[in-house]
Amino acid sequence: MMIIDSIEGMQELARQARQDGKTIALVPTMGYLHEGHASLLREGRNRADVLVTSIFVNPTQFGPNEDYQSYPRSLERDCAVADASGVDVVFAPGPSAMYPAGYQTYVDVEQLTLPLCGAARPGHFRGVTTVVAKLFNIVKPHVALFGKKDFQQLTVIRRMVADLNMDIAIVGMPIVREADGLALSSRNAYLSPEERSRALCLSRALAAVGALFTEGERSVAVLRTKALDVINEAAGIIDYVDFRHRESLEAVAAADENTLVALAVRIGSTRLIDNRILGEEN
Ligand SMILES: Nc1ncnc2c1ncn2[C@@H]1O[C@H](COP(=O)(O)OP(=O)(O)OP(=O)(O)O)[C@@H](O)[C@H]1O
Ligand SMILES: CC(C)(CO)[C@@H](O)C(=O)[O-]
Ligand code: BAL
Repeated sequence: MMIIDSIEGMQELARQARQDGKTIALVPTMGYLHEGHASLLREGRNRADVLVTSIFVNPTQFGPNEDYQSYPRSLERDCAVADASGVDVVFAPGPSAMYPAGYQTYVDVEQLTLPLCGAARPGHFRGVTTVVAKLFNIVKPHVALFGKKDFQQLTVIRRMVADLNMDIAIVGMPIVREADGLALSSRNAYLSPEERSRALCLSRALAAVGALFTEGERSVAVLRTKALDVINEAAGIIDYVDFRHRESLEAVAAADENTLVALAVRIGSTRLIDNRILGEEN
C-alpha cells in the first residue's frame, strides 16, 4: 500500500492507472477509520482495479464553532485499517495543499442543502461538495462510495455529479451499526461511557418510529412525537427530527415507504446523526 500526500503525485498515479486501462475506486473519508469505513473499502475493492481512500479533515465543511481542531486523527491507525481492507493508495494531503493561499472556488448545490444538516450547519455542504469535487479531479475515480449514514450528503453528491456531468458512478452503502444499534461514527470516540449509553436514543427513536409505521401509523406529527419522547427520555438535545422524501428531501406530512426519517441529536457536546427509510430494514 502506498501513502501519497502530494496532489501532483496522486494525479500522476491516477493518470498512469487510466492510461494502463485500469479502473479506480475512491472512498473519501475524514479518517479515524472504523468498520463503517471498512465496509465501504471492501466494496470498493470489488468494484475497481485500483482502490484509493482519501484521508482529509476538510476545514471548509466545519463551522467556526465546530470541532475541526479536536476532530480525532490517527494516520498510523488508519493506514493499518486501510491496508487490511485492501486499499492500494491512501491519499492524505495537508490543508495548505488543498487550500493554498488565494484559494477562492466553491461548488454549491442549492435546494437539497437547505434542510436538515444544511440548516443546522450553514456552509457545511458547500465545503463537502467543494472538497469532493477536488478529490474527484485529483483521484479521477470511475466509482466513488459513500455511506448512507450521511444520507443528505450522499443525495447532494449525486446531484452534483449529475448536474456537473461528472463521469463517476456513485455507490451508496448501508449504515453499519454496533450490535446494540448505535451507528458507527468517528465522533463516537468523544462519548463517555454514560453518554455512549444515552446515544442509543438515536437508533431507538428510529426503531420506535419504524415500529409505529409498520403498525400502520402514517401521521408525521404522531411519528415525530414518538421519536421526540425517546430522545427526551435520554436527555438528548434535539437539533432536528425530520420526515422528508428520500430523493427530493422535501418535507412530507404523511409518511410512506419513501420517507426518510433523519435526526441530529447532541449527547453532551457530541453531535450525532442517524436516519432510516421507512420502507427499508436499516
Ligand atoms: N456507520 C457507518 N456506516 C456506513 N458508512 C459510514 C458510517 N460512518 C461513516 N460512514 C461513511 O464513511 C464516509 C466517511 O465518513 P467520515 O469520515 O465523516 O466518518 P464518520 O464516522 O461519519 O465521521 P463523523 O463522526 O464525522 O460523522 C462517509 O461516506 C460516511 O457516510
Ligand atoms: C465526504 C467527506 C470525506 C468530505 O470531506 C466527508 O464529508 C465525510 O467523511 O463524510
Ligand atoms: N461525515 C460528515 C462529515 C462531517 O460531519 O463534517
